[in-house]
Amino acid sequence: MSLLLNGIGELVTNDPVWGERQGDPGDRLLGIIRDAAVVVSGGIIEWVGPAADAPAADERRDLGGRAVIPGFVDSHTHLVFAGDRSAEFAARMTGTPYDGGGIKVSVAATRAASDDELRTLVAGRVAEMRAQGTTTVEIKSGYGLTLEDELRALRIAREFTPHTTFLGAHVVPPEYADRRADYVDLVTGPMLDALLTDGLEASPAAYVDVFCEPHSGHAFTGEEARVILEAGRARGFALRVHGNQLGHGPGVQLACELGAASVDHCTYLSDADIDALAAARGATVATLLPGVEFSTRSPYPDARRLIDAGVDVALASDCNPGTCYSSSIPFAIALAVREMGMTPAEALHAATAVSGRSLGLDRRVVAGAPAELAVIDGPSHLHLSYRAGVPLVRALDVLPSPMPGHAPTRGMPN
Ligand SMILES: N=CN[C@@H](CCC(=O)O)C(=O)O
Ligand SMILES: [Zn+2]
Repeated sequence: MSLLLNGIGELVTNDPVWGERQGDPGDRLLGIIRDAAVVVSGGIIEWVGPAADAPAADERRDLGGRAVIPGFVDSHTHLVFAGDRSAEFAARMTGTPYDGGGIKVSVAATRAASDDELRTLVAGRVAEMRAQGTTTVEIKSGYGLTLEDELRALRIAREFTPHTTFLGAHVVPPEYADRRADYVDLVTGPMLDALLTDGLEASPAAYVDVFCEPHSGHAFTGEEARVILEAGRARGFALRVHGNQLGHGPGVQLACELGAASVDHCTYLSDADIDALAAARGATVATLLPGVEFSTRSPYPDARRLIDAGVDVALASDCNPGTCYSSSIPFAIALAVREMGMTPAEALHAATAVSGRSLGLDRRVVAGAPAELAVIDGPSHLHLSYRAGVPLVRALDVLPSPMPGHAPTRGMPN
């Protein structure tokens, strides 16, 4: 059964083939087709182009001039957690700085939750994301911090997405506070081994991540982070890094040196960090998480400077109970445009094409690609930041099976 999506006022394809025909730089970057149509069959895009050239299909759906975009790729989230830290947020708004110490509160609540409680919490968060246009999500562990609790978090995350990340090195848990080296040994030995019980292909984790932050007594130093990342890489895992969130530090350069798929936060960057990121273009993406700066009252990173230096810049939500309990990519886009010097086109590209690339995904709207699309209740992608805070965008249900927004216990398709 094929479906013709017609009446698309503006289609963002992220495809340079369409982009070459455009005069406007934003339209060129996004590969925009105006008055477009898409044919979808069995959850796969069959045809993309101007509506006037569209082939016949079994069914038609008229989108009434609305804009269609690739579904957002949220490449940095911590959705597997229980408990509430809203009081910590309130304290930050009146001046208490964030240092990662509150993570232990979420660890205690998460350890105490049952599998079903965690599963229900993740399902609700995934549904919330889909209702805001996110169709692909990465999910990290990191609120278990025992071998069993980390594995449990990853297995639950896997019910929703294949893009799972082991963050056993989130912070040193309280029971290891005065023997940090033992915890690093646990992460690099038994925990990584347990991820490989049935081999790399069957591992519940696709990536190994570390919170490298010498400014927090809770997270990991550059030396510790190197040991953890090298151990992950030696076992065949791709890497991601939390780096340079609370101050200047070694995280960004370590990530670039080790070929991590992404280094995330990048709030405090030196000239040398920017040089390293620019040299790592095509390998290491800098993922900016402006919801974190918003929720921690931190300075926003200068995305304009990064893009002008040639760095691959992605945007993600970092949905988590501590630094940003927002699952909204439109919110991240609006902040990036208003506060970080990105154009609306760059911000949308960063939250789709570049965040997708950091997960090994091709986020172009082309024939043969999965029909991972979102629709904006407005005529152009500009409305994402122009109408900030208005719930205008949602995932487009053109896939064959029910999606999490409609059946909260199901996972995202990729
Ligand atoms: N910075 C480290 N981890 C999370 C926050 C975790 C928390 O505070 O619960 C982040 O990405 O911001
Ligand atoms: Zn994070």
